[in-house]
Amino acid sequence: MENPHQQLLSTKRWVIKIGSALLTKPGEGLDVDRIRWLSGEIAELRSQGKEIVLVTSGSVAAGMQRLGWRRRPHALHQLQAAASVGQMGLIHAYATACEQHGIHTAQILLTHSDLADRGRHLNARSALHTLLEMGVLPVVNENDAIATDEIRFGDNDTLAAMTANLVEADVLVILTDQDGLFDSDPRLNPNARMLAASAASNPNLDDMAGDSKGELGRGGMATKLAAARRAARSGATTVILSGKHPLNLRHLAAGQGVGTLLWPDMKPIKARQQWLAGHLIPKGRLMLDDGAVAVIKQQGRSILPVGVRQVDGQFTRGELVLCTDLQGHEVARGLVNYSADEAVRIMGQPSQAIQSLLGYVDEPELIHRDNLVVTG
Ligand SMILES: Nc1ncnc2c1ncn2[C@@H]1O[C@H](COP(=O)(O)OP(=O)(O)O)[C@@H](O)[C@H]1O
Ligand SMILES: N[C@@H](CCC(=O)OP(=O)(O)O)C(=O)O
Repeated sequence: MENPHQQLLSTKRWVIKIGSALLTKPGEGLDVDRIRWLSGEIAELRSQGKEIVLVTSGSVAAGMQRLGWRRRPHALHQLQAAASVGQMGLIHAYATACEQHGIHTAQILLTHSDLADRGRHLNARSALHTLLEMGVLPVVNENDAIATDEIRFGDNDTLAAMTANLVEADVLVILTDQDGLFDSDPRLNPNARMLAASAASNPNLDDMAGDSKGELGRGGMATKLAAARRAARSGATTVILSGKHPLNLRHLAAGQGVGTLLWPDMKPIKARQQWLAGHLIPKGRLMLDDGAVAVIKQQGRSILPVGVRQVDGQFTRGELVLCTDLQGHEVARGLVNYSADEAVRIMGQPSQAIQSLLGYVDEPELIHRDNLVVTG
């Protein structure tokens, strides 16, 4: 691609994520000055006609400061308490800063289970769309006070990507404390070189992102890369950008080559399929033979019992399962028509045999193609 940053000139809807590493100073809580000028930059983008949804971290850090705690707690109940105290300060800082520019803000707190439930997922989506239509700036964070370990997004990169899917954003901007994605962690390697642009699915990026992270952030670059790939499913371009340089956002909007741009190079998947791929916690696993893997990947077919070699986990009809190939690599996810016990009894058998094996037939497919999404 000639100059991939130029494609941002014609984009309209941006989700901007502001990370903990940027908003918090070790031991000092929230960096309110930075919130003030970032809000000014958001106002500038809006005046250029962009629609913005903000995803912001910082509630735990702000709560620690208000409670006089010096170290980030590890216990979940203490994190929940700090987050709920701090969310007040966080939202207040944005509301005050945005009011200066005549912008109304709205707080949206989400948990993984909100997005996993199809009804609540659609409600969150329509609330966000309504706020955008009204010209209000939605300010999203995880609902840390009620999220348990099992259902946490954990890092706000994932939450931001899901928000980009939810509102069908054109662009996801991940603002952090580094200029972009480097070939190794620039904190550890002063000679690290920054990547200007790449296709999001480029497998070489995984080695670059590694697994090291900053002091205050949760995810490091690995979760930012995964977020870019998740955002790409709904066709969004992601830019990992430093939020330390005051003019970076407007330079980006002007098509200048700042940050690392990761463009979507996969076919966008339908909204319901995105929800299937991203928002449910799998309850079990079906191991498929090579023939079944080939027809679901190449022809978009349903999964029949005859192509299943092994069933793991406990699930009931309608729940989500992972489907793997014989080597154990994930190839798809979908909602099953039969429980785990039933699936064990019918696996490897032709669909005509279901009646004699179970005494009834719900459907001839174990997973119908409408409830299946190919992920690998
Ligand atoms: N390849 C890399 N390129 C850039 N930064 C990296 C890389 N690998 C690890 N990092 C680390 O990731 C940190 C940013 O992630 P994180 O601390 O989670 O920030 P945030 O709170 O903004 O999400 C950087 O400060 C840097 O130390
Ligand atoms: N919801 C948490 C943020 C989690 C977090 O730190 O995320 P990130 O900025 O991606 O490292 C908070 O507001 O403190």
